[in-house]
Amino acid sequence: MVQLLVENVTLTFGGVAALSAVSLEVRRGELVSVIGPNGAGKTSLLNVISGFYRPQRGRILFEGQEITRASPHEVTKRGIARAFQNIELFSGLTVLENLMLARHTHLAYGLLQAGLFYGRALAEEVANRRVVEEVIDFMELEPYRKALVGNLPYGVRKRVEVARALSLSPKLLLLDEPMAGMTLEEKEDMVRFVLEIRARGTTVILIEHDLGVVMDISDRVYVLDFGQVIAEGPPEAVAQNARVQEAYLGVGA
Ligand SMILES: Nc1ncnc2c1ncn2[C@@H]1O[C@H](COP(=O)(O)OP(=O)(O)OP(=O)(O)O)[C@@H](O)[C@H]1O
Repeated sequence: MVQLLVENVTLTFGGVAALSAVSLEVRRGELVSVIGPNGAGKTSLLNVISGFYRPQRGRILFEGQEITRASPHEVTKRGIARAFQNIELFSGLTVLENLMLARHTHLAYGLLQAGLFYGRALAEEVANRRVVEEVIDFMELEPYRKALVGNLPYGVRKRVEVARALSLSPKLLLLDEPMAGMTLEEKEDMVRFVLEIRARGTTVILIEHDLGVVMDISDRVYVLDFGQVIAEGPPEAVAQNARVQEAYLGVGA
């Protein structure tokens, strides 16, 4: 079943087209990577899916419902979460506090409701805590639960950023270069986490510059160049594609 449908999306900034009639289909449970040279439009694509930018043309459907003009908050509530390229965490808070805060901000009851149904809000809080502890366990972050995020090494902060997105219990997880700047060992760990996330049934859209990783783990790959999809398919087919080789290596015409 198609879970996310991006149809003919165009996004321009003062005459510059970051995305030109981009279409993309992602089925439930797939791991789809988006690759392309710098400035190709990869982050812009995540921005329109997650509601940060509104495209001038085209539409976006998630599980059959239109989200083209939904706010980032609404998109999160529908079940799409994003881990940012530039880590979006509060450095003065602990790992646990960051994850709890993310869940509260996006999913918790309103104050009025909490006041009226105190028992229900309390039960919700216990459930929130359980989800967050499970994510900490899953991402192997127990040693850092109570550590201030600002004191953690970069590779661990990247992992906490993914954990923050996961604590929203998404159906679709958007990962913007989760391995950028990591050591080889940290990268291997992150690859393992991404594969486990997919194995648990969460759909993943991955933006990644490391082509070796992309070709190894993706079900399908989309290639963007100058805001257009120039190729799409299984990794082996995309790697053989002449336009892709040209865009990446400058070979061909
Ligand atoms: N907020 C913005 N205002 C103006 N132009 C923008 C904005 N966001 C993106 N662009 C432009 O849109 C194009 C695509 O940028 P985008 O960041 O989506 O590319 P990218 O493929 O993610 O690149 P990178 O790999 O370097 O992160 C670029 O030409 C960029 O300058």
